[in-house]
Amino acid sequence: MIKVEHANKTFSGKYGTVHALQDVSIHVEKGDIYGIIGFSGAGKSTLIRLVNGLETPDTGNVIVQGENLGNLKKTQLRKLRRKIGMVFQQFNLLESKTVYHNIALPLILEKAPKEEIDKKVKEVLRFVELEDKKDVYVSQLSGGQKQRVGIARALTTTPDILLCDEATSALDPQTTESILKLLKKINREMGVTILLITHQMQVVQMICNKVAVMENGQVVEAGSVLDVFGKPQAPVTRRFVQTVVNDQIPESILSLVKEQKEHFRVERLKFIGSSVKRPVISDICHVDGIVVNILGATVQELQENVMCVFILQLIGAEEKILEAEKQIDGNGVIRERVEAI
Ligand SMILES: Nc1ncnc2c1ncn2[C@@H]1O[C@H](COP(=O)(O)OP(=O)(O)OP(=O)(O)O)[C@@H](O)[C@H]1O
Repeated sequence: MIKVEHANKTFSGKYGTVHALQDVSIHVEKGDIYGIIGFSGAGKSTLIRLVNGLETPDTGNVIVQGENLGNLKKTQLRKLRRKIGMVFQQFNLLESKTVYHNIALPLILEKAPKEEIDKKVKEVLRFVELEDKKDVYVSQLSGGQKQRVGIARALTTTPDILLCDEATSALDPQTTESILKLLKKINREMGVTILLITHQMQVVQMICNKVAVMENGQVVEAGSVLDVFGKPQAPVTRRFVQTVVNDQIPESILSLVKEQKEHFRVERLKFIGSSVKRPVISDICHVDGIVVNILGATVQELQENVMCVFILQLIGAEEKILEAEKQIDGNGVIRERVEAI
């Protein structure tokens, strides 16, 4: 659906050259909700601007619905863009116009017949649950309602793809959740593929099935959300995952662990999907000569899956600990030794 292949983009200014994108590749498939996460300046906006043709890469390809944007004439690009809706952090609405007018605008600009406009606007208003606000001025709406209008406007041209640029960053947590649920509904019920950029891992956790992590203009890690949350590789990814999954040992417990005189090892176990059902802890307790101490545990919902993290202290002789590790590994659970204790 969307392929960015080895894209490079530099900006030159009076302060020198900025490599906004360096050999960036992503592949978004039909039906995905694909999140691009990174701190400020990582290159997220530049990447999303390549996808809607607002920027062109210095080298590399951007392919949307089978069309290489670099080969398209202006009219062809305009036609393709009609199938790409855009949602913005600051909504980009006309504050002094009504909700109806704002939503109708893309069709008014296309000179669509009045009846068609009316039918479509009412349909999308119903979908975003703002029918009662049709004649209200945008300036009188809350942030969440404004974003619903922004989303409704993006839906009037019946897009195949929705690009969301920090769509929830200006909203409080409760409103963020309702907007994310709306995006998921658009994905499921309308079959719209969503590519979003964010700096909030909660957004990725709640609605994305895939994620790419960006740092300094590069994609440092990409994959399914379950894999990236389960086995984050890059330090920046671990930092993002830790903002939503607390898998660290609390300080107060750490000091007690350090006082332990017997031989022990601390292990972090992650149960995702079907591995949640395995009786792993009971299995380790059956290893003769091993005492199991639970130092911490958290449960997170990841889409339709659950991810449980347990931090265990295994106390016993080294060969018994190795035996317990074998038991754990045979159960398809992700296991990491917690070093430096
Ligand atoms: N038009 C431009 N001219 C010059 N430099 C630019 C331009 N657009 C982006 N940059 C630079 O490219 C780098 C990546 O910027 P980009 O906006 O893509 O990052 P971002 O991850 O979206 O950050 P933010 O979350 O702050 O928007 C930054 O160093 C930025 O200053």
